[in-house]
Amino acid sequence: MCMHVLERTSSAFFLWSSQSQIDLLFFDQNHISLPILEKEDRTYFCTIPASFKVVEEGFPNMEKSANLQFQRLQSPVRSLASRFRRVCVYCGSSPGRNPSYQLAAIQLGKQLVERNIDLVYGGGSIGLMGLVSQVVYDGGRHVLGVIPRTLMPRELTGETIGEVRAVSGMHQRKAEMARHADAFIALPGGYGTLEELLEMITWAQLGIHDKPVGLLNVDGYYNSLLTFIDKAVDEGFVAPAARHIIVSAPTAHELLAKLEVLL
Ligand SMILES: C/C(=C\CNc1ncnc2c1ncn2[C@@H]1O[C@H](COP(=O)(O)O)[C@@H](O)[C@H]1O)CO
Repeated sequence: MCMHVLERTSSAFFLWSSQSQIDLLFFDQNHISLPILEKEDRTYFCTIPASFKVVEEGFPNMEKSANLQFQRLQSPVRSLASRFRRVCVYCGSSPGRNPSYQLAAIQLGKQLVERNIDLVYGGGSIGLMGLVSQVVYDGGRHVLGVIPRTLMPRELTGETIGEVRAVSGMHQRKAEMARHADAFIALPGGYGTLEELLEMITWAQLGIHDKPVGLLNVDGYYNSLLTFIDKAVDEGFVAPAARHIIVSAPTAHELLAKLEVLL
């Protein structure tokens, strides 16, 4: 993944890679995306402001080509104080079709690292679960994967990085994940993610916990769920006060900022 900049236009960087290919990486007018992780034949990108300067570097050893030549990454990781010590992340065991879901998982991982927050999640390395846990682990934070014994075979969920806690079933897993977390965040996902999210909302409504519950509404993925909940309020099935249990935002940065200030 070694590269140096050939040319920059207003919205794109043209990169020369070690494989003698020209790559074009852009996100929008103000941001560039850079590759940070190669996994299962996919390259995952992280998006940073275009104002960060890219530095040129040679390729003395192609074997060790993983280090990225971006100044932003070479500087010490910025650290923000957080009131959360550990956050529980629920997310798809699949990566999803839209690359923005994968980017969001990576960005959430980076936000946790920047804020010195540890991670608890469902264990394994598949889908968005694998992405967020890898980024948090690589960032030097503690990662706790809680995984039912039946899902432990590596061919089912892949390898869990960090600390692995084996539990007897799905109910124990949810309870254990919740016990270790100071807040909950759901990324895009399927039935498993929805079930975990809704259970934490229900527990908050019943006063079983008073921990913040955040919804990372990437590219409006959860718009229809939020509309449905609004309908449930209108129809008298959800109390208006309970509507506010869910805190949603389109980016990890905005979501964590909102969750941090909740009382
Ligand atoms: C058994 C198979 C795949 C393994 N599936 C899961 N592995 C790890 N964690 C899972 C799995 N299924 C549900 N979870 C939990 O729910 C969330 C992901 O579910 P989703 O349906 O993909 O949204 C996640 O937060 C986990 O805690 C092969 O069939």
